[in-house]
Amino acid sequence: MDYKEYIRVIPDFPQPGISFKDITTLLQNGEMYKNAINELKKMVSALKIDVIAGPEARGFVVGAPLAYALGVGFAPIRKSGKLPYETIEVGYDLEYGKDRLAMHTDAIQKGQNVLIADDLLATGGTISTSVDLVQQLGGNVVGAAFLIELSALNGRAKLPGVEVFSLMTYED
Ligand SMILES: O=P(O)(O)OC[C@H]1O[C@H](OP(=O)(O)OP(=O)(O)O)[C@H](O)[C@@H]1O
Ligand SMILES: Nc1ncnc2[nH]cnc12
Repeated sequence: MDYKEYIRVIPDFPQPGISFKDITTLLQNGEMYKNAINELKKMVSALKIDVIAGPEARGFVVGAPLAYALGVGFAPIRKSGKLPYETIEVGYDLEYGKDRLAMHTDAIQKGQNVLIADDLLATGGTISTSVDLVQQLGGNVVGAAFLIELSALNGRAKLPGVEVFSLMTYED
């Protein structure tokens, strides 16, 4: 299936030089959204997964349905100041900015196998920060799954030892 047909590419958003991969055009097609999640489910089928962790906001629209499809829990990774209970936080750089991510201290139980899921892997800043948070909580990161990987930004280099799964790859 050519999932790329359902991705809208917007040049120079949110700033000049960024080729933005808009997944909303995939999400609005129920059949293709379902196919994409089921395909990711197949890609990670060899892994033993106890829980999926996904960073807001777009990580939720991939991670939560994947968790539902696998019958495992979902642990939200949120931007600083959004989670109501006790948290741990880590700062990071994005392809277009800076931010801080947080998790509840009880979101992952020590020794749980965690798959991290997001819509897109660019520089890897978001996901390496997510890996850091999960590991700080005692989780064992068994893989990272994405709809899209921007290969030229080499986000994989920031994820040593983490098995990376992506449905689509773009050069830029
Ligand atoms: O690999 P990286 O360089 O870290 O970039 C990828 C991240 O950037 C986007 O999120 P963004 O922070 O824009 O937030 P959003 O999901 O709330 O739109 C995207 O959803 C990934 O999480
Ligand atoms: N090029 C891009 N398109 C969509 N989301 C992104 N997040 C980081 N880089 C991105």
